[in-house]
Amino acid sequence: MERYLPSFDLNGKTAVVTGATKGIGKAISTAYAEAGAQVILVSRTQEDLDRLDNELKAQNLKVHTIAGDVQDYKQIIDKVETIMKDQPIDIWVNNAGMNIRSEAEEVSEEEWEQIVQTNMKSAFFLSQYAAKKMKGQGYGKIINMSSVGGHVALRTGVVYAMTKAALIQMSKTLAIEWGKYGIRVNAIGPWYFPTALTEKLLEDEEYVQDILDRTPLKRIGKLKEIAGTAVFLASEASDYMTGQTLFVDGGMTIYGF
Ligand SMILES: NC(=O)C1=CN([C@@H]2O[C@H](COP(=O)(O)OP(=O)(O)OC[C@H]3O[C@@H](n4cnc5c(N)ncnc54)[C@H](O)[C@@H]3O)[C@@H](O)[C@H]2O)C=CC1
Ligand SMILES: C[C@H](O)[C@@H]1OC(=O)[C@H](O)[C@@H]1O
Repeated sequence: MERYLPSFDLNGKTAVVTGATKGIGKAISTAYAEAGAQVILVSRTQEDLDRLDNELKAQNLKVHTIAGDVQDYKQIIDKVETIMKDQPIDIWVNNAGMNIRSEAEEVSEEEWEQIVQTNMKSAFFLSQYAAKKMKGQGYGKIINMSSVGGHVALRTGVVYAMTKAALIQMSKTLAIEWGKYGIRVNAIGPWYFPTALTEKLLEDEEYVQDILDRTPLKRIGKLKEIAGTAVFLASEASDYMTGQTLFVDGGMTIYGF
């Protein structure tokens, strides 16, 4: 009898996750390893990489680590090539991202460059590299970490919002270019999750109340809730989805009035 429950496991798959050792990236890379994938953790800090490497290996999970700044995406690519050589890369998650929250009039050129290079430029060129590998395999999953801020206007910085909107559009455009090679390109748009990026904001009771007032589910997200979406987009369960953005947002982006 035909089974209709698709596989959510990632056994035999290799996944690269950038920004993999903290917050959302740590949740995703850990969930991928728990789902059976060999994970390649990319982050800037060797200490953070070693800590997560030890945690995952203690559970007999399959891990490699790469220290590097995604702004120097060529270095990341060289290091991935050194580890992977001709082995397939099935899943690539452009998660690394940062924000400098300021009024538009205050934005300096240096701040612009840092946000744009980290959040957008790196994601494009790392996707370009991943696709070159995946084209030969006839299969691949590229997942870009956007934000609700790429879809609705937030008070948390225009440059950040521009980069997150760009990831949504990049996912759609790459999806139509690479679909014929079996490469699916999707994005995830989180609302607030408790991480280092949002820690200070979420300590402010008034700010949190503002968040909840705009969130039908009346709470911020739990990291396993975004990991679940990332596992879905990495697994065969989403094989007929491409160019989409899944907003994991407690209903925030649909909340009119
Ligand atoms: N936490 C939240 O509420 C939300 C987060 N996001 C997005 O989710 C992604 C992850 O964010 P969080 O886990 O919250 O942030 P986080 O700051 O807790 O972790 C980000 C990770 O990325 C790494 N990273 C930052 N810049 C890097 C660079 N240039 N090169 C290599 N690694 C770098 C950091 O070392 C860290 O491991 C980001 O793209 C962020 O924009 C989107 C919406 C909401
Ligand atoms: C929801 C946003 O992406 C969120 O807002 C912030 O201030 C942080 O920068 C997060 O990215």
